Amino acid sequence: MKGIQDYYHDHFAQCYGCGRLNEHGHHLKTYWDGEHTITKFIPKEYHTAIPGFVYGGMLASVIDCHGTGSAALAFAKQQNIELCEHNAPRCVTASLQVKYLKPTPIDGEIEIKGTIAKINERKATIVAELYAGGNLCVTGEIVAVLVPDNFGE
Ligand SMILES: CCCCCCCCCCCCCC(=O)SCCNC(=O)CCNC(=O)[C@H](O)C(C)(C)COP(=O)(O)OP(=O)(O)OC[C@H]1O[C@@H](n2cnc3c(N)ncnc32)[C@H](O)[C@@H]1OP(=O)(O)O
Repeated sequence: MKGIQDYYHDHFAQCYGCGRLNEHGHHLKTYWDGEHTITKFIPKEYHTAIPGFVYGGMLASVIDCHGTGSAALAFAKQQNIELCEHNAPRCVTASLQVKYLKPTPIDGEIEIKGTIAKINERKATIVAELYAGGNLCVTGEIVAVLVPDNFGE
């Protein structure tokens, strides 16, 4: 399954969280599932907070890139962009809020579900729900802003 991250320009594909070209990163892939967006992630043992549970900063990182990926998908849809080669819209995080509802078990797949709560021409607000073993463990809200092709160059 391809994610929006497969369509980022090389310059935007170096991100530790989701860049396909970062050999040390998580290589997250975010895609549509109906009206929602999905990202899946299997934590490694070394992502431990206390034995058995995932480090909170790691979860924030996954929610962050799920948010920017979801925003890029939403802008592509808004602008009728047919994704091909490396033509995905470029978004950065302006704001990230995370609420840890319960400890997140480390021994299985994590699924993050995104809802596009608000979108205008330049800014999208994404609400994220992170599930482990079917239980809602963390929620997040990400404000992502579209940036020009030459951002950071
Ligand atoms: C170094 C970064 C590298 C990125 C690599 C990408 C990799 C690939 C992707 C993976 C990424 C992975 C994730 C990462 O790691 S991304 C890396 C972490 N993020 C950053 O470094 C971003 C740094 N900030 C900026 O560059 C600028 O401040 C941005 C571009 C965000 C906006 O500044 P700019 O002057 O250009 O725009 P504007 O001021 O006209 O604002 C525009 C709209 O946004 C609203 N707004 C602004 N700030 C906030 C805020 N804090 N909360 C809520 N809203 C905020 C503002 O009200 C306005 O709304 P509206 O009036 O339209 O309603």
